[in-house]
Amino acid sequence: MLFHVKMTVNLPLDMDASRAAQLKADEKELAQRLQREGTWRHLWRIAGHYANYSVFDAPSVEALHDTLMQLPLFPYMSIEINGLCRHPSSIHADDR
Ligand SMILES: O=C(O)C[C@H]1C=CC(=O)O1
Repeated sequence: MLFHVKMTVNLPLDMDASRAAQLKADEKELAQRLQREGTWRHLWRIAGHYANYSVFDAPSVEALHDTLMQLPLFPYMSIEINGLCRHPSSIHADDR
């Protein structure tokens, strides 16, 4: 199942700079692993915002939730999710 996910990061302004840097490094490591594994299909920065549009491939809503909860920045994110299904006019037969 494919999901469109918008993540907006709101780190506390008073968070220690080294703590923020560590969280971002840990987030990057997991994000890149999930991309290599095919779970995190797309990752796009939303220009001008500390936010991204992503596409996740997860077997269920519960699996997506579990994956998102593992993200180091999860406690500092607001997340919006929309389920995707194949568009009848799409020419891409492999859109799943
Ligand atoms: O920067 C972000 O949008 C938040 C998060 C998503 C991937 C990553 O490395 O950080």
